[in-house]
Amino acid sequence: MRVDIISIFPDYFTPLDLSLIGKARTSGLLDLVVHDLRTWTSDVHRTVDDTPYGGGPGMVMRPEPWSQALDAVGPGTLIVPSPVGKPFTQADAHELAAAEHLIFACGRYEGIDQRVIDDAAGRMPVREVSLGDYVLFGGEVAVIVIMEAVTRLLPGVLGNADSLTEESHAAGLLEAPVYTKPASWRGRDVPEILRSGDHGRIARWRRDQSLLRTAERRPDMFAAYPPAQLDRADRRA
Ligand SMILES: COC(=O)c1cc2cc(CO)sc2[nH]1
Repeated sequence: MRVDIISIFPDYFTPLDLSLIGKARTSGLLDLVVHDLRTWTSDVHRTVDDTPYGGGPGMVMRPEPWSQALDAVGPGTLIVPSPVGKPFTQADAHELAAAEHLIFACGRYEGIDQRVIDDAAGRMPVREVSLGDYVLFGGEVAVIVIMEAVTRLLPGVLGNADSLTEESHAAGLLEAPVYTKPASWRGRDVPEILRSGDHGRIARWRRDQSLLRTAERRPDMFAAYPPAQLDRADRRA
């Protein structure tokens, strides 16, 4: 997969040299290039922003550097993290993991001139995505989150692909609690069943915990869980 990230703070992305994403880059599974938007400015001050039409606080990112940057690195699937975007979900992560080429545009200030997004939409798929109902300084941190959600789904990136099937949100439910040694810790014991060796009962216990947790913490997810995927034993949980 090829990924281009365009930002006025390219150094924000040094974390993407680390751990499994870093390994994916060195192994060639992920071809990631981070670009400084100011590369595509032509004035001596390398200006990327200007005052907003219609007045109001702050500055807006000018269209010109962005259009030149997107012409240079595109076409691809353009992702613009934004407070006004569509909520990003695990399903979106799976869709993006299937793409050949992702381009991330990191907004700053009060955002990017809308015409950049409208113009790009005429040449490539564009997704404005939100990670949640809160405000950040810009899109960079959201891109790091999306990059993690997407690249961990790429074949070969995660050592144990089984983790992808059991994890929260993968099957539409929250996953069961996890435990490791010691069996007793500060007077708290690991649930006996997990040490029974009875894999059938362990699987049942985990499924029950997953259903209960989802019902308690995420009634929205629980309500959306397809009834056809609940078996008889589930209905007793
Ligand atoms: C100028 O601000 C941005 O470009 C910006 C991008 C994002 C993404 C957020 C979380 O969904 S909040 C936010 N602000």
